[in-house]
Amino acid sequence: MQLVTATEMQNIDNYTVETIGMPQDVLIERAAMSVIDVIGAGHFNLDHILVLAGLGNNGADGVAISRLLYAQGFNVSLQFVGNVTRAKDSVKRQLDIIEKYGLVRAEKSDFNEATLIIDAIFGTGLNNLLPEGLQKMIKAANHIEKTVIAVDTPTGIDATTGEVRGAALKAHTTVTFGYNKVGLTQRVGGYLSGNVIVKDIGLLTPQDFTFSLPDKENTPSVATS
Ligand SMILES: NC(=O)C1=CN([C@@H]2O[C@H](COP(=O)(O)OP(=O)(O)OC[C@H]3O[C@@H](n4cnc5c(N)ncnc54)[C@H](O)[C@@H]3O)[C@@H](O)[C@H]2O)[C@@H](O)CC1
Ligand SMILES: [K+]
Repeated sequence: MQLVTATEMQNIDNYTVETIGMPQDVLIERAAMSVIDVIGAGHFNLDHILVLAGLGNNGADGVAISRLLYAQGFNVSLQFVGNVTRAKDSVKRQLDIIEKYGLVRAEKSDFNEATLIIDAIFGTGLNNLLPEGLQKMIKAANHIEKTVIAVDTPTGIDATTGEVRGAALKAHTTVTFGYNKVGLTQRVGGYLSGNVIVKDIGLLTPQDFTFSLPDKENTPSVATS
C-alpha cells in the first residue's frame, strides 16, 4: 500500500487537473460518489444526515455528497463552517448546482438530531491550527459521540504527520482518495480516522513521481476499491 504526504497528494491532484486536463469538477463528483458507495455499503443510520462543509475542495466534495444524498430522497442538512463568500470557486460552482436541485443550506444545525455526520470541513489542504471556534465545535461534536464519516481526512488531522491541529473530529470511517495518507496511519491520526477506505477517483500519478515513503505490501486494516 503506497502512502503519500499532503504535498505529494496535492502534486498528484494538480498533475491530474492541470497536465492531464481532467476537470476538477469530475474529480469532485467521483470523490462524492465514492463516499456515497461507502455510505450505502455500511450499516449506518441514515435517518438524518448532517454534512459539514468547509470552504475548499474538501467542502466542494461535501456539497456534492449532500446533493447526491438529497437526490436519492434522504433527509440531509448541509451546513457550512466559515463564510461562503470566501469559498473557493469549486464550492461556489457546487452551490449553484444545489440551488437548482432545491437543496437549501441549513443556517445552524442541531448535532443531536443527526444520525450520521459527514465531515467535509478540511482535507489535505489543512496547514495550521484550526480556528478556535471550530475547535470548540469539534470538541462538542466528539463529546456527543455521533457516527462520523470523514471525507479524505478527519478534520484537524495533519495528513502528513497525523498530528492533531488543535482539535480533530473523530471518525468511524474515513474515505480517502487515490492513496492512503501517511498521517492516517500514525498513532493518533490512525485512531481518529477509524476504518480507512481508499477509493480510486481517477487521479493519475506521473510515471517518474518520487514518493517519500516506499510502497508497503499488505498493510492491514485498509481496504482499497
Ligand atoms: N485538488 C483536487 O483536484 C481534488 C481535491 N479533492 C479534495 O480536496 C481536498 C483538498 O482541498 P483544498 O486543497 O482546497 O484544501 P481543504 O479543502 O483541505 O482546505 C481549504 C483551504 O483552507 C485553508 N486553510 C488551511 N488550513 C487552515 C486553517 N488551519 N485555518 C483556516 N484555513 C485554513 C487553505 O487555504 C486550504 O486551501 C482533498 O482533501 C479532497 O477532499 C477531491 O475533490 C479530489 C480532487
Ligand atoms: K474532512
